[in-house]
Amino acid sequence: MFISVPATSANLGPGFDTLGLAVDLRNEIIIKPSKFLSLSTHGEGADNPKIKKNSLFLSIFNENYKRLSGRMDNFRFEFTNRIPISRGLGSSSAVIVAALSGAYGMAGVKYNKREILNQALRYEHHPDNITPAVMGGFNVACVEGDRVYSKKRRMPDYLRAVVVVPNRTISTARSRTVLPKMYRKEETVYSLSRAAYMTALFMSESWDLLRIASKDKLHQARRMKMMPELFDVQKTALKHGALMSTLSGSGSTFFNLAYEKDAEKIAQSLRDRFPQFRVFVLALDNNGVTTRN
Ligand SMILES: Nc1ncnc2c1ncn2[C@@H]1O[C@H](COP(=O)(O)OP(=O)(O)OP(=O)(O)O)[C@@H](O)[C@H]1O
Ligand SMILES: N[C@@H](CCO)C(=O)O
Repeated sequence: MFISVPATSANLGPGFDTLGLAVDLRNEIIIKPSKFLSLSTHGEGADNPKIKKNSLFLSIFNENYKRLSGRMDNFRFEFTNRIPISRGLGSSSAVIVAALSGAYGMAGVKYNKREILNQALRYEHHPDNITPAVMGGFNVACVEGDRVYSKKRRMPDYLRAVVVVPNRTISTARSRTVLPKMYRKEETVYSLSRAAYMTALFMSESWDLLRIASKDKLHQARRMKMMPELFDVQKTALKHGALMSTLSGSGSTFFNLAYEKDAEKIAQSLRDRFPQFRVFVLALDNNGVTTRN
């Protein structure tokens, strides 16, 4: 079985734990029946013993394969990782969604994306990465009980993501601890109103107003202080024509949305100014996770 799952950028500024979209940077996994458990890993994290063991994938795969098939079998797993790890591009969501998709496929259970998404919520409790990882496109998502309720909008092919991937990681768990437990009404309204406005802009393809809509007062600046160069990354991207420039998920990556015609110029200005960071120009993804036997 072959599984392909995209990277995702969550929050998009004010849409904390709610908004996210998928980009065309994919992890691929091949799963084959085998006499013994065996794993191979290429790409991101291949030199990291913890990632090579991939206990996150294996524990979710095994738990769900057993639940669905009633059996414990051995497999060979071949991982090709392209999503940078712990950089805010949804690497953990990609592992969760791939492991669930693999378990359903290998157990021979009919594949239903809504069910994969609801199962993924058991492993990642905010829906803004898992939803686009499953569905592709731009997504608004909320959680009620143990279910994700979400709406997807396909992204047009004339837009690009210019992503800036710093050389240092920020773990989501740590990046959530720097946020306050309580927020003032003014900062809550500031972000709430922009998240709603931004959703309307995405739904109506009104890209030129995103600069205002993508500002945030809930999490972004508080987290960027952990890596102050990010303020300059944002300034540089906006100066060179990005439609919006936001911390991707919990960081450290910065996500910039741009018209295709401007994307390379923005990327080059970022490469020139931040030679220590990786800069990718990526298409947006509308497919989400895909599988084939
Ligand atoms: N390809 C992978 N193989 C094995 N484990 C992985 C892989 N990708 C991610 N992980 C696991 O997920 C953890 C990173 O999750 P974390 O939520 O901190 O980052 P992220 O998902 O990249 O960022 P964000 O949620 O902000 O987008 C890693 O420490 C590792 O345990
Ligand atoms: N909404 C999440 C995304 C990262 O997983 C956060 O900002 O912590």
